[in-house]
Amino acid sequence: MPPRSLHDCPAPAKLNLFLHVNGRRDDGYHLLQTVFQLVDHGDTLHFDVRDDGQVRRTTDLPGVPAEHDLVVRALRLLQAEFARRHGRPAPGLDVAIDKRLPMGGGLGGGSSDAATALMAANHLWQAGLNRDELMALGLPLGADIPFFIFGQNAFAEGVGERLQPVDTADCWYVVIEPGVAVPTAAIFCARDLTRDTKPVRIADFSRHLMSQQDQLGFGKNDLQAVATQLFPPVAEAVEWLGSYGHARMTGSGSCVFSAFADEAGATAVLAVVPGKWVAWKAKSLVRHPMHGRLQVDGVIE
Ligand SMILES: C[C@](O)(CO)[C@H](O)COP(=O)(O)OP(=O)(O)OC[C@H]1O[C@@H](n2ccc(N)nc2=O)[C@H](O)[C@@H]1O
Ligand SMILES: Nc1ncnc2c1ncn2[C@@H]1O[C@H](COP(=O)(O)OP(=O)(O)OP(=O)(O)O)[C@@H](O)[C@H]1O
Repeated sequence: MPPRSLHDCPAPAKLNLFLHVNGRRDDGYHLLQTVFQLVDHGDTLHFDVRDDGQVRRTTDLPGVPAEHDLVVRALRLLQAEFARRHGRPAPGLDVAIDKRLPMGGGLGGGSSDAATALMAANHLWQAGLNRDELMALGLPLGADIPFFIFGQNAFAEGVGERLQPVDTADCWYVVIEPGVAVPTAAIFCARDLTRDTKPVRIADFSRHLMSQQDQLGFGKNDLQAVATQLFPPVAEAVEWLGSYGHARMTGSGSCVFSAFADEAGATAVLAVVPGKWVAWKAKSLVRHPMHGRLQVDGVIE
């Protein structure tokens, strides 16, 4: 018998170590190359099976009605797939979300919540999707969802759905939240966005990392110039953190981060971050913690 509850399930943040925009598809979506890095700071979700088939979010998330929540929408998609496969209605679920990640922060919070929910519900309901099927189910809801289900640091191409595992440095990060929510679509729509960065190869990133031991020395974030122009607090955070080493924006912003070889280096910089900003340190992860929890090995049970 599967369990009826899964509590304290992590939904970690991601950082984009670099993010290149290489072109635009006919449907307006942009072709990207990026390295996704998982870190040990994020939201926490709690799940309890319901027998009446309802999916309910039991915690409030200001500005996001339950019906719009990526978690609820992802679970509804999984319910439909369950019914198609098993010929009977899916069970329901109560979901509580302890939100720590800022919205519009470029940390993938909403996508990570949805990915954790899909992995948990697939297990609790015994829906029977494998990892690739779960990734495909999540993609239409958010470009980062497949990565979180993939569950290991990855070089991503396409709109973020073509993933290859990549080794990254074991290190610590300081992340600054500049206090603004950046709408992803507004950055991609900007007239000034450069969309023609020359494609790189995964080997170029790996070779750089081995020779320089420098997480942020490779590439750039093509969305950063537009985001800093539109949102001055992002520019200010890049400038401040940049005086301690490479500082870069993650995703479409607003958060800005820097890498440190050890915890002491991160702690020292964190201690002097101006009080007007929320800031934290986090350690690099090699795997998504839900994978260990569900004993996922290529296939999610
Ligand atoms: C930029 C990244 O943070 C990199 O990790 C993600 O690709 C963004 O993922 P996300 O926030 O889940 O964004 P989505 O909800 O998929 O897309 C929001 C909007 O951004 C634009 N968008 C997004 C991803 C992409 N590859 N090209 C785009 O042009 C589209 O206008 C889309 O309607
Ligand atoms: N569970 C959720 N948590 C956060 N945001 C959600 C959730 N469900 C829906 N959303 C919506 O998704 C938007 C993007 O939130 P998210 O936290 O994923 O931003 P982000 O970190 O900028 O993502 P990305 O790095 O993918 O650009 C929010 O502004 C909110 O309207």
